[in-house]
Amino acid sequence: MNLIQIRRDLHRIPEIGFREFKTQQYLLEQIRSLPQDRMEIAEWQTGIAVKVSGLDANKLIAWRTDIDGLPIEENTGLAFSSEHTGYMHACGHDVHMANAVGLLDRLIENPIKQDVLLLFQPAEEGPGGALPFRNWLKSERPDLWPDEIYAMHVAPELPVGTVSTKPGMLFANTSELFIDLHGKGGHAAFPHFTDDMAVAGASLLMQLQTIVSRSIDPMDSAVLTVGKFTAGTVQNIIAENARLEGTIRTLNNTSMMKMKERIEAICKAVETGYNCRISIDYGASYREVDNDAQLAEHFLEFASSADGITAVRADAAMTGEDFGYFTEQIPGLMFWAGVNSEFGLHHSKINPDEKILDFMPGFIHRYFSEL
Ligand SMILES: CC(=O)N[C@@H](CCC[C@H](N)C(=O)O)C(=O)O
Repeated sequence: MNLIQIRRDLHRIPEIGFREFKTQQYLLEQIRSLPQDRMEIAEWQTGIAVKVSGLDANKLIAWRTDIDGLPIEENTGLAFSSEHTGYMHACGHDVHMANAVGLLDRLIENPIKQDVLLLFQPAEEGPGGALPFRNWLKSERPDLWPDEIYAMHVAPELPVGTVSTKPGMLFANTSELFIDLHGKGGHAAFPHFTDDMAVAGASLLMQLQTIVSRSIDPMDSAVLTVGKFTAGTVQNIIAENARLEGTIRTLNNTSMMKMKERIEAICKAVETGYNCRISIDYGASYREVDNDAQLAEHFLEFASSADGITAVRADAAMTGEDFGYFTEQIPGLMFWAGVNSEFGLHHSKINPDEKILDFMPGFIHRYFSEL
């Protein structure tokens, strides 16, 4: 199989959460092009579950890949750039998918002892596909409930050939954040007849930035990012509406609750101070990715002795991953895999090194062969 071609084909057609229709069709074509005798395919929404029977299985091992792209305009100048204006695989899920197809190909060609379940999961970037996919497996397909689950995430800042993970929490607790402000707008020349939601929103944005520095224990960690701020309609009308869209990241639930408490208190104060109405919606929240300690140690030991692989003990990161909903109920492990890109995750110029596809499926196949 030409995994680089598969990655490039997928890179051209990024689709956001639960709208991965072309992606699902493309993946199904690739999956169905392989010998089917040891394979069972199930579709779930825009996702796919593929079970490959092992030779003498006493457990079911799952490999999960995410399949969605992001709403960002690509700026790499690559010949195989996104054909979907305003959307891009800027988080490496194209690489993740090609890698998973490569793993499937190897499992079919060189069967291993255990049964393997490949999960092609929609909507990792939002609103979250892991939780409903997990719930579907549990209620509708308990025969596909795995004993262990694994996943990787590309790491632009690490060299190709490096894998990195840790026991316990790898990725943070997250909650999306959407705040709408509504107040009196009007003519640009008569601000004294208005309440100006552009000013109220800007003030709110700045005040939210005091939460981490003033309300969270400095020995703890948290992030509040507002990635999108919109207000008004045109340059000479004072805004009637404003909207802040962001995300909150913490290392524990107590800090998450504290952050939300402070957000609500600040919003109340802005309502009074700027004579407006504010509504808060926390959107989707993801559980932290909690790596099983034994699986993590075993993986790091295996990787340290694998040819061409450098194994590094990771620090926890404030990235979010709905893979945490799998590790909540199934012993699991996620690891970073180096792809050496000058531009990072969620950047319009990210360009993962495709060399990872030459060895990663084989590396995971060898690892799974030992389980
Ligand atoms: C790996 C990665 O980049 N994941 C995303 C997950 C986003 C979850 C949700 N939409 C949120 O923003 O809270 C990330 O931004 O870390």
